[in-house]
Amino acid sequence: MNEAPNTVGENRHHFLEIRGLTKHFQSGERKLKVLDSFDLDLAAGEFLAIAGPSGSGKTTLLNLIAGLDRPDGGRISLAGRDLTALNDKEWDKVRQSDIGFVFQFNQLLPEFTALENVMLPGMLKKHHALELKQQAYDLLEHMGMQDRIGHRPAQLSGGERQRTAIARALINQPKILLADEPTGSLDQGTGEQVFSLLMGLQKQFNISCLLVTHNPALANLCDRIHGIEKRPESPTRERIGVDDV
Ligand SMILES: Nc1ncnc2c1ncn2[C@@H]1O[C@H](COP(=O)(O)OP(=O)(O)OP(=O)(O)O)[C@@H](O)[C@H]1O
Repeated sequence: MNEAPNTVGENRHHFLEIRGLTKHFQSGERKLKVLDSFDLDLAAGEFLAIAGPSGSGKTTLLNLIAGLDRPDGGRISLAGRDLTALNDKEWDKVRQSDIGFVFQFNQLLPEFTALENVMLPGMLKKHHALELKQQAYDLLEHMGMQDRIGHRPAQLSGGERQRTAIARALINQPKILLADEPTGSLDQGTGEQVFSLLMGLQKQFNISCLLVTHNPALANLCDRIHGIEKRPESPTRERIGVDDV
């Protein structure tokens, strides 16, 4: 991987700029406003922790930034480009080349080896096969996984799976890494090891990173913490009483 790839557009803009982001979910008659006029700035190469209570919308936020879900209002721009204006096809391209995602439960494909799992996003982006294999190997080696490249996920420990998932998220040299509780399923020691590998790579490649975590100790190691509040639920007809409406 080349170092410091993120030098586009961040001089005038924040690297990631979110303005007035709004998202609600409808469930029967209930309307749950999860994000309401939410703003966030992230500088190039910055490691930002997103902290907030369960249900405050942290995963929803990452999904909106990754284009896995669409907002009801507001704007998300990455390196000066308005992502909310993209169509599905354009979103697929941005997701493939600019965004890496690490989930709490790694979501590795069980029938593929660690090496193949890491190579997969690069194959979708049509990298040269031999170069891709070497890059995947280098990343896994960096994560201390060189003796495990031929193992399938079921043959790996939880920490090894997460390290593989991080290598997979980085294979396309993304501009931004979105990590949703990447150590949440690991014991404390393994979680700290995985986190420090993640932070080392993030600094080395100067990737901007948004980390969702419930762990205050890990959040404190990030450059900055951005709190997200839980919105009060709007009353339902049942709770108010239908006669009162
Ligand atoms: N597809 C959906 N349909 C309806 N409600 C949803 C949907 N996705 C999320 N929600 C609701 O939106 C709220 C925010 O969910 P989200 O997963 O973003 O929270 P979170 O802050 O990541 O929580 P946690 O820390 O527990 O993972 C929750 O109350 C959740 O039930």
